[in-house]
Amino acid sequence: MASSLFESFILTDFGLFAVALISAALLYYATVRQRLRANGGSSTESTQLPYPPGPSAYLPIVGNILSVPREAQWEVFTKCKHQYGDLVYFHGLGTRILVLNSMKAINDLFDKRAHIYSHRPVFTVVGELMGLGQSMPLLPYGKEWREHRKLAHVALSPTAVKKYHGIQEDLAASMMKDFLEKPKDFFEHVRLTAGRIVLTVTYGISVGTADDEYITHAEETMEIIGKATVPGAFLCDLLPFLKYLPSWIPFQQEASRGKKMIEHLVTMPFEHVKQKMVDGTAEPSLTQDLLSLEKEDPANFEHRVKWTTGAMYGAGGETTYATVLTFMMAMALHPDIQKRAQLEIDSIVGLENVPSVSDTGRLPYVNAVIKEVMRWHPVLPLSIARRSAKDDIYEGYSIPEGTILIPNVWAVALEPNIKYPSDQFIPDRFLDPSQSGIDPATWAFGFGRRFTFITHIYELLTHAFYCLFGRICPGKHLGENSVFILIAHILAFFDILPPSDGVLIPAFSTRLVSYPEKFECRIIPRSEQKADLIRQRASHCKI
Ligand code: HEM
Repeated sequence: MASSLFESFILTDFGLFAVALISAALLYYATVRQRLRANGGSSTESTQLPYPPGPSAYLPIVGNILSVPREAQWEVFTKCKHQYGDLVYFHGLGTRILVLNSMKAINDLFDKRAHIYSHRPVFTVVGELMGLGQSMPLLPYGKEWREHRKLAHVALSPTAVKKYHGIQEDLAASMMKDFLEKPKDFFEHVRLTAGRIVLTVTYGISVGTADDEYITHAEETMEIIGKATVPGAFLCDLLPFLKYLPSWIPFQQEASRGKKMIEHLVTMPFEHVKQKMVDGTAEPSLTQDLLSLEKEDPANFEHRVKWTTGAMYGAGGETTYATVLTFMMAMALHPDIQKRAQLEIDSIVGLENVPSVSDTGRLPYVNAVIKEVMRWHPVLPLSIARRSAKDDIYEGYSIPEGTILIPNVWAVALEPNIKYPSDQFIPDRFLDPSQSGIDPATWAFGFGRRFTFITHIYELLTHAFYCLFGRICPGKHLGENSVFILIAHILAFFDILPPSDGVLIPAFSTRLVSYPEKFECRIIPRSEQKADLIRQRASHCKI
């Protein structure tokens, strides 16, 4: 089982932990006294109700918070579902965490009560000390966040993303050529291509290899962010006053390194575009489009553009390549399913043709395979956590203000199913109308479409509205198109086979974005004609 907060604190930070514990005790009693005073000595309606169930709390101040695992949390939370149900509550050291283990609970809170549940948790280390709190994914729900969403919408609305189809198709063709020439390096090719799509769209920057500084720096930074945005990753997130500890303490050094990395990630490509604009040589890009707008407060606006584009750059690459690599692993394990998807492409797109983004609606089985990939191993198994803005009551339980809510989409994806066992890879489940409840389109890109009845009507009329008011992934359309075109190309041109000398055992990373650990597979062109078609198509790439 994954190491728990308890193990890691006791083993690595005992001194710090003891100081923290005493401080937490003082903090706890101060908070309780304050709350009782605020309520005139009695409790309010919501505080009279019980908190949702969860593992037993053996220690008075620490509660059960230390039983929250640090890695692969989704597996432990899903086991808790069997014991405690759809709501599982952890508390202690001033922190409250509520895990939502069903689609109903997630929709009831994140969609129907979006005005309460659209904030992000306060991450003292990654948000405040590393500076990521200025970026859209961590900004609190409010005016500044809405301004960032508006800017992102310029590039990412369903209409806007159509202009990137050509870039995505060129980069997919170029990835096919890389597969042909160096099939063993497929991991790097997929990483590079996902990064190239986002870099080109956001900054008009064209990179050639996976070793390029833009790609490697983004990946190293995302690794730090991925570790640090797991609730409870740092003791300092539970006890924010620890942020005042001296700079030689290990977590402070980690935070300082993270801050430099994040600043560099958002500044390096942004400054590149600005310089190119001065020289008159900038390639078309979102950054250039936004910087060309006239604004009353240029310095503030520039800062906002820098962090919005930086958020796209950071969030857009990893999720896309995680999905494509998961697909490749699934295909190596399921040759019959692969064959059926290939035959659909051959018969509808044609053996002599190269798939395009506009083929999406014509390939139902390929789409079912993609949905099954997203369900079989969700790349964001716990989506991205939220925070409650005020005290609330749900299903007879009290949810106090400031509770961190974790939507366990892993539990939703693996909901037991008699007709199509959920631990098996069966795309047909998505061609069966009776199974529509588990469609990843409803959870893989996040939540928050429905705000109130009125906004729901608006939302049907205008996509922009829900993009601005819901926290759902703004890159959904770009991401879906990238995933589709890369997967359709792989199916059209290659057979993915298990390694000839061993068994392929699926293993995935256990951080925020979860993707296959390095694995081996054989990537073989489906025919000599197909290989020629790739070379020919790749020679026409404009990027
Ligand atoms: C397969 C691809 C992708 C998946 C599965 C995915 C999934 C998600 C999820 C689950 C969230 C959290 C939403 C919530 O809190 O309800 C999110 C947020 C976000 N995504 Fe994506 N995403 C993908 C691609 C992209 C792309 C291509 C971009 C940008 C170019 C992007 C940019 C963002 C940003 C900026 C946020 C934060 C939004 C906010 O907090 O307001 N994503 N994504």
